[in-house]
This record gives sequence, C-alpha cells and structure tokens, in this order.
Amino acid sequence: MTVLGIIGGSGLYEIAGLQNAEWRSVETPFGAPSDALFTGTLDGLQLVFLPRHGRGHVHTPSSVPYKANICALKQLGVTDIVSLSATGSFREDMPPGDFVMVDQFIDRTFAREKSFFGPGCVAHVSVAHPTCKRLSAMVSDAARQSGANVHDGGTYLAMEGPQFSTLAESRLYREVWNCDVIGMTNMPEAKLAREAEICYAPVAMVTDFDCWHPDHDAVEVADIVRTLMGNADRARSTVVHLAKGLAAQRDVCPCGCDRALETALITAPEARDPEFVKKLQPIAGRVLN
Ligand SMILES: CSC[C@H]1O[C@H](OP(=O)(O)O)[C@H](O)[C@@H]1O
Ligand SMILES: Nc1ncnc2[nH]cnc12
Repeated sequence: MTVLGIIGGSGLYEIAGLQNAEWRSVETPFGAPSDALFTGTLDGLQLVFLPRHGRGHVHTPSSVPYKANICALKQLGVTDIVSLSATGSFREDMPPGDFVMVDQFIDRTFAREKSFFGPGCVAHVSVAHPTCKRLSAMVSDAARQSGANVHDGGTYLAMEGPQFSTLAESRLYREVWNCDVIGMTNMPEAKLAREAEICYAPVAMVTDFDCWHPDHDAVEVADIVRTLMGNADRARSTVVHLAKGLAAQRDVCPCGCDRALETALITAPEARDPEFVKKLQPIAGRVLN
C-alpha cells in the first residue's frame, strides 16, 4: 500500500485538507523527530506530513534530527517521500518561483550523521542515482498542474550552513562544479531515505539567486520568506494533484529504491552486535531477520 510522506521545509509547517487528520508523536530508536507527524487521508491516499524544522522553525539545518525523521516516517509505513525545500539558484533560467526536480547532489555537509548503520552492522547502499525517477516524474506532472514552472533534473549543492555561501564558494559551485541549486537540508536526508528503502523525490523551490548574481549582492532571509509564500501555495497544490495521481495499490519500484538494502549488508551475521541490530529493526528488519 502507498503511504505518501511529505517533508515540509522552510515556510511549510503544516498542510490543510486531510481527512481524519491528527498530529501524532512518534518515538524512534534514533531519538525524537523534528516535531509530531500530521497524518490523514487525501483523496483516499494515506499521507504523513513532517515539518523538517519543526513548527515555528526551531531546528537549524545542522540540528534537524534527520535519522529520527526518516525512521519516524518509516515506522508510520511511509513508502514514498516528497521533500519540499527552499533553495538558491545558480542559473539565470531557474529564477525565484521555479521548481527544480533535483536528481543529483553534491554533499558538502560535514557536521551530520549520515547513516543508520555503524560499528556492529555495516551496510553500503548505492546512491549513484539518489532520487526516485518514477516518483519524481509524478511529482513533476503534479507541480505543472499546480501552475509551477518545472525543470526536470538538476544538481543540488548541500552545504552545512547556517550561514549562506561566500561569493568565492558560490562561484565555485556555479562555474566549476556546474550545480543548479543550493540548499542546506537534502543531505543526509536523501541518503537516509535510500537506506530506509523509501522512494525519495526532492523538489527544490527556488527562492533566490544566491550571491553570485550581479543583481543580488547578498542573500537575505526576508527576501526568501517573501518568495516562499508564493512557492508554498504551489507546493500544497502539488501535493493535492499528486495524491490524485498516486495509486493506493503500490507496485515494486522500477528504480529499486524499495530494495536498496538487499545487497548492502556486509557484516557477517555472527559478527553483528545484537543490541544494534535490534535498534535497526524499523529500518532494516526486512533484511536483518
Ligand atoms: C530560510 S532560508 C535557509 C533555509 O531554507 C532552506 O531550508 P529547507 O531546505 O528546509 O527548505 C535551506 O536549506 C536552509 O535551511
Ligand atoms: N541561497 C541559498 N543558499 C543556501 N540555502 C538556501 N535556501 C534558500 N536559499 C538558499
């Protein structure tokens, strides 16, 4: 069965229109998620919403409990995640207001735990293709139906933050590394979703041109928030259109996201730490038992 998870970024702290809606507190072996999770149904589809920074925006990009967030979504049965994020743009043809269906990342974050696995149970999943093509295509259609100008494909530079980039960094990411958008949160979120075998489709909602742009000397939160308000309405409408198109009956993912752990475990069964294996149950119970 499909359970759609929505991770709401800056400016997206709630979602309206769900039937049988309730906020549910969830504990995980990896601690508490950013906030309670808002569950309900939309057009017959089960949906779980989580505000990435918590209601009121209390978490910094570095303090977001990424592992607990993904684990909580998994515990509520989420099969597909749409991740909505505010981003800066490195491209003149991806101006504020546009949506970019990100399909690649460069991960420059350094102060975050990036794997559920560790000593006592080691696993290596592939993130060569870190997003789900099938889900991204559906989100892209839904975003177009909501009136957004959508770009299919793009590389997201994940920076640690919370400060915005220096001009030299912005130029490096744009001119040398050919990145399309920049943000602070999609890593390690995407890597953890893959480890949890959940399909992941990130939507970068452009809010600014970062500091490389001659007309935008510095990035300012007030400008971002203003653009976010327009983006947020289209993001909510995208979710509504997506819920109409996603079948409740779920087939095997053609990209293999839902089987990512099948070839990933390397620790010999007899060498695994039983306590740690217990902790990993919600994420990897399917392949560990
Ligand atoms: C408010 S601007 C900077 C902030 O916005 C983005 O957050 P999110 O990805 O959750 O929408 C960016 O990554 C920064 O955390
Ligand atoms: N220019 C920017 N850099 C990093 N994160 C962002 N989020 C929104 N705009 C951003």
